[in-house]
Amino acid sequence: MQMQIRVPATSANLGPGFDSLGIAVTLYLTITVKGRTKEWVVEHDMGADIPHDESNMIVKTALKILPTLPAHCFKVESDIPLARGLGSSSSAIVAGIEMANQLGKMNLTNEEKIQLATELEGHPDNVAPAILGDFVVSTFVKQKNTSIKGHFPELQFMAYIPHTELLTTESREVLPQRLPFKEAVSAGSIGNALVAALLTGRTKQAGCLMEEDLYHEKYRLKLVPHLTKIRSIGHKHNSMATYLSGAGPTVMTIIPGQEAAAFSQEIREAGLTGKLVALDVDRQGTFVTHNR
Ligand SMILES: Nc1ncnc2c1ncn2[C@@H]1O[C@H](COP(=O)(O)OP(=O)(O)O)[C@@H](O)[C@H]1O
Ligand SMILES: N[C@@H](CCOP(=O)(O)O)C(=O)O
Repeated sequence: MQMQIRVPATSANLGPGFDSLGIAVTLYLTITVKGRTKEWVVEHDMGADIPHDESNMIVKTALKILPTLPAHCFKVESDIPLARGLGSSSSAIVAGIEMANQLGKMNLTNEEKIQLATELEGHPDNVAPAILGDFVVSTFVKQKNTSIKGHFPELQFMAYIPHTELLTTESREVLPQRLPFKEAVSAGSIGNALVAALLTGRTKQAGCLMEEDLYHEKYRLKLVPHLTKIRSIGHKHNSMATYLSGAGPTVMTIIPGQEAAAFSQEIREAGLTGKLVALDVDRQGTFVTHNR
């Protein structure tokens, strides 16, 4: 019997929800567990930088959760690009936890999985929607996680995915150590109003608030200069909002489907050569199947 675990990509922050808000989107990492082996074997074609043995991030995560887990062979297939701000590391961590949970019959609850995944990833905004699906609002303070799932409005996304990688660690290094109290209060209030607007379907107000982040985007602009250009092209095409997906470099634009072609053409005309991918919100989160 083979087991498959499918984990969605995620887009974190949504502008002012730094380290707190995230959605699951329709790109996936799938692992197929083939059976017991002497040593861990990870089959994939994700490039030479991703290990095939027990030093692979998915195996390392599974062994942290369940150190007695015997070696297995499994295949990894993923259309989540690495180090682009679409939660590839979170999808690998979540897959590792779910593999340990299933093979070790641990019966972890979603709350336990999110707590463990957040401890490993350092922030909950990707791992929580990767596990639960849809839109998740989280906190992780003094090592304690709380994550609440809500319904994200039916909207279409256009992801601009640059050809170059940007590691989350690198993109966090440019952030300030402190924010003045008044600015922190303003930044938090924008995030709070955004959550209320999204959960009550006020998409126009939500869109404005998504572009008013005070926590991170302005500090990261030097690493992701295309954000400003894409945002202004979006405005010309009736976009609801454009924000930096996670730590970047991917930029997300929420735009009506009928505008997507003209928007994409103008991106090309502006000399931006990255990939443009239409995405929806994944409502399901991590999904396990057992095939005979
Ligand atoms: N499926 C995977 N298997 C092994 N390692 C992975 C996998 N996905 C991501 N990683 C590791 O995570 C790194 C990217 O993590 P990170 O900088 O947080 O970017 P992202 O925004 O994609 O999560 C990759 O360079 C790789 O080392
Ligand atoms: N809140 C984090 C989110 C990182 O997401 P990723 O998809 O880039 O890993 C941050 O902004 O640093």
